Amino acid sequence: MSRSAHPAGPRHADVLPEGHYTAPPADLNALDPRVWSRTVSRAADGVVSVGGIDVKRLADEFGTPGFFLDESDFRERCRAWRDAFGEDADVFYAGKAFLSRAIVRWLHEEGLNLDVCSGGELATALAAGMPAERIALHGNNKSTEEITRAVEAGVGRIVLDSFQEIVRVAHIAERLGKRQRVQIRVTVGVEAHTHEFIATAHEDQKFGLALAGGQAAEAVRRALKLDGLELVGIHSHIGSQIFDMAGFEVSARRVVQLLAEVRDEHGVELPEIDLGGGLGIAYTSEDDPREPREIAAALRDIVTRECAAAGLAVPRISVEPGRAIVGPTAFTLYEVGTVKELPGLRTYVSVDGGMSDNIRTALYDADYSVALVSRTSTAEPMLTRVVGKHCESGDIVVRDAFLPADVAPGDLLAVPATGAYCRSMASNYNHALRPPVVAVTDGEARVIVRRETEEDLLRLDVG
Ligand SMILES: Cc1ncc(COP(=O)(O)O)c(C=O)c1O
Ligand SMILES: N[C@@H](CCCC[NH3+])C(=O)O
Repeated sequence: MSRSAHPAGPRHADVLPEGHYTAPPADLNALDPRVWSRTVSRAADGVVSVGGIDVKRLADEFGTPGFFLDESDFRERCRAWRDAFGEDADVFYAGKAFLSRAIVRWLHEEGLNLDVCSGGELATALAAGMPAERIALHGNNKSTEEITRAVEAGVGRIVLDSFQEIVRVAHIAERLGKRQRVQIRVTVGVEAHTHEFIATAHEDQKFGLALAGGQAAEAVRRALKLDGLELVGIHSHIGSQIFDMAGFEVSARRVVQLLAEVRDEHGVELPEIDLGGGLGIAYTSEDDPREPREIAAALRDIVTRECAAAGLAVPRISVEPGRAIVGPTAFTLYEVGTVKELPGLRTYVSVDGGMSDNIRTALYDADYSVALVSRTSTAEPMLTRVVGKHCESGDIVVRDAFLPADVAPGDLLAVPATGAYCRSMASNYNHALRPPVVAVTDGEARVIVRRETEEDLLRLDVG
């Protein structure tokens, strides 16, 4: 998550407050292709469009706030990941980033597998026709019911996360007369360079079984003894929104070391390793993410090298990108309601959504960009804070953003790179109605998740 404070900027320049901003961009009307999906562009009349449809029309037809998802961009990213990893590896899209039946169908069509982490995600995957053998079930506390449904459906793998779960899954599989393919999730002891709340490979946290101290080796020992389990591999996920490949390399090395120990102790070569997701995307022009082919090459190299050193056959590699596929494909469209200038401080621009459709700024101090998309402006750049309409001063969408100084009620603003962990983490705080997700492609727009209604809220409230 990038930030730096260079007190520069034409407006309030003498008194710019501390913040995450860099100098204002040279051209506020330009759209940096790193943070916008591929089909987003600004037409000669100044209005931005996606998939050939302009945002004014999208706002009129579908309302604001709304998530607008560039379907062809999504599909291209799926293909880029699939092609980068090739036939002898598997890409599991991480459904937690954003899942709907349309997404599942696209994944299926583009040859990706799917990682789910709850009964709800599993139900969505199965309802949309994802073959069960292409689904992996995750979670640090899967319920008996979730495990039973997954085993009954015939999911391709369950990723075991605790000693209790090893026994639980084995019993359920045996009771159902099945042998369930499983991996064991390990923590490799890497300090991933990301926000503390989304780092998952250091030892002091709830996921996985630690390599250090032998818990992971003990889990392998126990899993190999149980008839209901077919232990096929080791899983490691080091965290999320990571740019530095070094953490993945250490993780791959340590997982291969465990495979070698398993071979030495049990005479078994486990055929799979999963290196998780976590690849970062550009939220602002400061971020510089890796391409899937670079990531694939780096992971393949390290695994091949380590296996050669250990005398192991190279296992089948899988990865679980969520954010890197869906994150850049969508933007959130908001309408400006009020603009409040606090002299000598900053200007607050309030939009018609907020922390109920994007909790990431409040939760992780995440940085986003924002652009005026319903028109161009030649006004000077003004440092703003784009905020929502919730009863909370931490209800911030974009902490520090330069917008044209003439930004006004009725303008449409778009926040790019909100495809991951925004709609999926959305809430009804203040009885907000969660926004729709609209897929746009080739001049057509289609609601794939509809906007919630007050009737939806009242239906849940049974009096
Ligand atoms: C086990 C596992 N796999 C994959 C992911 C997807 O991560 P990301 O969306 O950062 O690629 C996560 C979330 O961090 C995860 O916990
Ligand atoms: N939800 C987080 C990442 C956690 C991903 C799941 N392990 C985010 O928005 O960045």
